[in-house]
Amino acid sequence: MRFLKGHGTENDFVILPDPDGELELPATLVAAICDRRAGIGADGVLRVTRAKTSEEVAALAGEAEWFMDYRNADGSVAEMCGNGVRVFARYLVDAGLTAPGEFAIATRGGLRRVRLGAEGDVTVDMGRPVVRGESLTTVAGHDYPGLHVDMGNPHLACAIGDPVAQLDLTHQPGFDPGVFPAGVNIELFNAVGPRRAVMRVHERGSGETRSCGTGAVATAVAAAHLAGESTGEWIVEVLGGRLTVTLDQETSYLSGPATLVAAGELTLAE
Ligand SMILES: N[C@@H](CCC[C@H](N)C(=O)O)C(=O)O
Repeated sequence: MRFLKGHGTENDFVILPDPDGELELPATLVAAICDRRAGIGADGVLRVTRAKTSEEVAALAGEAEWFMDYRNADGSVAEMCGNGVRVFARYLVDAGLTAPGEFAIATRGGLRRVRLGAEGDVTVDMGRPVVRGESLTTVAGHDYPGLHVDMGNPHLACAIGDPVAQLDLTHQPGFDPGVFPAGVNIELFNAVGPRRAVMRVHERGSGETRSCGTGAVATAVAAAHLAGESTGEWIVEVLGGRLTVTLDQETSYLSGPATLVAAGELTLAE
């Protein structure tokens, strides 16, 4: 099986080209591929398949040729991945499957329009973030309140007073399963200046990662909420680099680097 490896601000993915939708991808195989010692190692898998081959998104096939079938490192399925869709777009263009410019990609969270050149940053229209209320997370015995933001996938974005650099995110932070029955991605951030935040994230299905695109947008929404704003450009610094989030009344945009770093043949047995 052919694979590529790529990342967006060090949120890293194994890319599996499967244009005709022939690949069986059980959770155990995804987890084995993502294993950082016994596998290739990644925060998730991006299966690249034509939208018309997948019942889940066939209805979007008129508008998008390609479907990003995203899986977390533990093999679970997620609706959306903001860094993943940027890396996916970079792959489509580099592989000559799509021309640079603007085009749509089908995801379980709906259509996402991306914009990119032959090189340079990739921008994605992430849709309108939906604020669903407030909730709490618990990290190392400390409770932090935050905003429940729906980006197609669930987020709890918490502004905290303690420096995020000192947090221990090696364990699953506590959350309210009544609010998040399917689990949640948890962002903790420090607002460090006008429209600037430093964020760490514990992702559902992958643990702590060095970046999360949907999480960066959720963080910008929560930081804007605190500042009494709802539009504008926010810089979100993550362990793996820097993302730019633009909020407007109708939608949100995420911009940043997306890089392919390797390609090869996968011989991993389940
Ligand atoms: N890293 C991603 C989000 C991936 C999915 C997430 N772990 C979930 O289960 O919802 C991003 O860049 O948005």
